[in-house]
Amino acid sequence: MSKTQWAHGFYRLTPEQRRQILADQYYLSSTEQSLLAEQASKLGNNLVENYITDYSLPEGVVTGLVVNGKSYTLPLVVEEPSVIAAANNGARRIAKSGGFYAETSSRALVGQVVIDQGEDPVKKINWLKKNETTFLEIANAAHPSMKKRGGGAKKVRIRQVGRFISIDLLIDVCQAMGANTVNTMAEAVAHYLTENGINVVTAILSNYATDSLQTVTCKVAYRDLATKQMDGAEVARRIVDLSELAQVDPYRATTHNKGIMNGIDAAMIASGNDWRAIESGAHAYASRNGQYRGLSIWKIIDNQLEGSITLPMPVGVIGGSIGLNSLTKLNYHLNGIETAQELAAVITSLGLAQNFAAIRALATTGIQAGHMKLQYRSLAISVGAKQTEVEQLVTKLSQQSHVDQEVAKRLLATIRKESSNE
Ligand SMILES: CC(C)(COP(=O)([O-])OP(=O)([O-])OC[C@H]1O[C@@H](n2cnc3c(N)ncnc32)[C@H](O)[C@@H]1OP(=O)([O-])[O-])[C@@H](O)C(=O)NCCC(=O)NCCSC(=O)C[C@@](C)(O)CC(=O)[O-]
Ligand SMILES: NC(=O)C1=CN([C@@H]2O[C@H](COP(=O)(O)OP(=O)(O)OC[C@H]3O[C@@H](n4cnc5c(N)ncnc54)[C@H](O)[C@@H]3O)[C@@H](O)[C@H]2O)C=CC1
Repeated sequence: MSKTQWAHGFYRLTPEQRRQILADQYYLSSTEQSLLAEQASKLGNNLVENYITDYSLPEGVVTGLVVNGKSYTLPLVVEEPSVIAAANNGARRIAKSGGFYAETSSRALVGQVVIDQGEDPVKKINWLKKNETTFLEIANAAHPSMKKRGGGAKKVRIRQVGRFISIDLLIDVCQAMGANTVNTMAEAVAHYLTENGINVVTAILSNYATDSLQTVTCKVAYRDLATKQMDGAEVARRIVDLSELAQVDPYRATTHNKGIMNGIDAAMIASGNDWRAIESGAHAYASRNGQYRGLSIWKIIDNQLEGSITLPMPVGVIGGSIGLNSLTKLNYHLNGIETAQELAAVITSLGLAQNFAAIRALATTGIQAGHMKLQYRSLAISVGAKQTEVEQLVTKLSQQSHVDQEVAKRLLATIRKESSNE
């Protein structure tokens, strides 16, 4: 069989058959074959296409994340060492000053139906405006259950963009992530427009969720900022410098925002939400004034550090894989979150906690001091340390002034030599 022949119709096979073909084509060892089979789940094959196995990621928790006076234990799924430690660090310090305050936000998704403006855009816009109620009726008829539970398509916004006109359907998707609901509604309106002779370019949800903005603020007392070497006021000043830098330099802003998304993505995965949707919305929002900027702002007000963040947070507690994955369900038991609004408030707060921990580290010891210590386990495993050797190697690495792969290999060899001499 040629390299491409076996791939034809691959999706029609069972996961067992797919694994067998891959094993044959790529000469997988028996250990590799067992790994693929052992990690496989029934659910996976129902969620994605060409399924062969489940790829697992570590899950940890942030404890004592205080939002609007309530303390949360929030599961996080992430592969990077130090992210969960930093989240806990940030949450713990900010909790001492009262925690996060999350505003109650309105929530609507945007379903875009984009048409060609044609030769007479003014006439077309007038016609669209006259038909707004019809569009809402068509959208709601396409997914009636949403209106029944108090949501549904609520408003139409018409925008001229280049040679196109976007008919934005503002849709309240209640407790869901809502992408499929919105797409169903948008396509129904598109169908109606096509039947009326209008050239529809596309009908799809927009991930630029500016109608689902979540704002969170917090205060941190100087005493909770101080390190052994630096007093709290100095740490606060340095954090403000970093915040201002992220407003003027896109190179720094991108990393600043990566620090925020470290926590947000991890919480999104653990809560079964679509992290690509939140990622794309967050970065688009960071560029809203024509320049990419940091999503959070830190200021000194009345001898305290004050932080704030606003970003699109159209998360849901229903829909997608949320109800299907039993670990996701368990995570909702742990976080105790029942509504999409609460989830948006808590995840945004986590983003600010994560950002705070990272920039406090940058303002004081630098990132490597805390971050690298927590990378030592991964480093030990990457140079071949066995489970019984990891702890010993981590201890030795912590005593070094400089650590890299070569150092780790050398120390591992020393450990092995010492144990063979015993
Ligand atoms: C790493 C720490 C937390 C050490 O921080 P530390 O000051 O050595 O920690 P500590 O011993 O003083 O402990 C303070 C609290 O941190 C938490 N904590 C402390 N250690 C752990 C741990 N092992 N596991 C879980 N939680 C931990 C824990 O809550 C603890 O409180 P306690 O429980 O003792 O009352 C700190 O240096 C830190 O927050 N650094 C930031 C690390 C970070 O942001 N990593 C992400 C990767 S870097 C990146 O991706 C983006 C970035 C950073 O470049 C973004 C940017 O530039 O803005
Ligand atoms: N651009 C994007 O972001 C896109 C994302 N997606 C994917 O779409 C999925 C999410 O779509 P959804 O429409 O949320 O999922 P979904 O298709 O499962 O819809 C949610 C369902 O839950 C029902 N429901 C029951 N109780 C509800 C309540 N209290 N509030 C709201 N709905 C309730 C709704 O009627 C609806 O049928 C995710 O898997 C996402 O990755 C799909 C296309 C594009």
